[in-house]
Amino acid sequence: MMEAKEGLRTVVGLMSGTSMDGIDAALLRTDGRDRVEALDFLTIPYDDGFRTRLRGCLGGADRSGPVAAVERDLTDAHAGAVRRLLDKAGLAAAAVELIGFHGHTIHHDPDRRLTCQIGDGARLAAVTGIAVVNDFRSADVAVGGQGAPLVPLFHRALAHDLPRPLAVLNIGGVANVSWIGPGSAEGEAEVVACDTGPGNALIDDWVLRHGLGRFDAGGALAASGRVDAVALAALTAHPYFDRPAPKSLDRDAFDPAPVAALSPQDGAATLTAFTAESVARVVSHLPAPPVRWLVCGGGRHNATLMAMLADRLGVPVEPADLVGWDGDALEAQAFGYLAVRSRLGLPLSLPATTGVPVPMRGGLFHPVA
Ligand SMILES: Nc1ncnc2c1ncn2[C@@H]1O[C@H](COP(=O)(O)OP(=O)(O)OP(=O)(O)O)[C@@H](O)[C@H]1O
Ligand SMILES: CC(=O)N[C@H]1[C@@H]2OC[C@@H](O2)[C@@H](O)[C@@H]1O[C@H](C)C(=O)O
Repeated sequence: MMEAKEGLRTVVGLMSGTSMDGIDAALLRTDGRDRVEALDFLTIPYDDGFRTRLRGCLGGADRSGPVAAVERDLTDAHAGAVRRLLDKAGLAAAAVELIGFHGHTIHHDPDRRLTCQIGDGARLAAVTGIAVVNDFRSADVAVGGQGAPLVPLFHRALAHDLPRPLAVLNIGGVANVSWIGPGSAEGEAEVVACDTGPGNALIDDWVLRHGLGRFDAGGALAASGRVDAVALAALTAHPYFDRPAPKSLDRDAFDPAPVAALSPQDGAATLTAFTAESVARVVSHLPAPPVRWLVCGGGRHNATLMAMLADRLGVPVEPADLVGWDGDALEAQAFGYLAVRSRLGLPLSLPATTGVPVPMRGGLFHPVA
């Protein structure tokens, strides 16, 4: 284990999110506590062929057979992303201490203590020549936690100078919120977190099914449609929204059947309202209403969604970039930060972020052989 001394470590964080759009790779310096310096970032999109293979892995937790081949190719694609990132930043691999490798979630069922991220940590360490931490969620679900979201402690580290209570909302394929309250006696702010519901995944699937691209660029399709109140009510009747936090979701937890008969425009409008409504529904599960919402993840580029959120939340809802964060890079940065915490033996999750009984460490270390 690394010595628990002060000092910044240069690390890479890698995320392959539920949108299956590609690999996010971030270079940062951090002490794994409250100091974070973002250095560089890039995204390597998956090609359609690989995206189809990855989609074919979703839902199962068996890593053998065709999944093993996808896992190997996914790992090598991550190694390529690290190479490209270091080339862009003009750094040699030897200058990087650690990679935090999230991998790709193919199955998440914390109630059955199951979560599965594919991505071969030992292989990534061997190919890049940099030590790797992966498997961030298993220890959490093994003790009855949700195993997600894990970014909240990173959000807290970034947010220490901002007014509270603050909500940081990530709208990826699934959406999740970190509520950051005022400081406690130990000087650490209270954090409450959960997945709020769908993010972009249902909208993406809808747009793709209608042959209108991979996502609703800018929210234009939704803006040209009308929200169907009956379909929206059916979608929001799901019991998930009444469950208290912490709670988490698998990508395909919601059945979009209520919108099936709608026009492409009205379906997009209704699914976009579903994401906004599910975020609004989380407020009653937070200790106090946030005074501001900072939004990260690809969903912040959807103007229709952002307007629907502002409408429902009644306080400023703004892209996280407005306070100097890179809203596309945060998740990848978070896994670099969590990799350092893993090596320092610091918790990755708390009872109020994932429902673990006590603050939990996690991650699996793969040294360079
Ligand atoms: N210009 C845009 N207009 C509308 N939506 C966009 C735009 N750019 C990206 N998105 C949405 O953002 C999604 C990608 O978001 P992001 O990269 O944050 O997701 P992720 O990291 O895969 O997900 P997760 O947070 O669930 O792990 C795209 O699939 C798309 O739906
Ligand atoms: C099981 C899993 O991979 N969950 C993801 C997913 O994507 C968004 C949301 O659902 C969040 O809970 C989590 O990712 C982020 C990075 C997290 O753990 O904080």
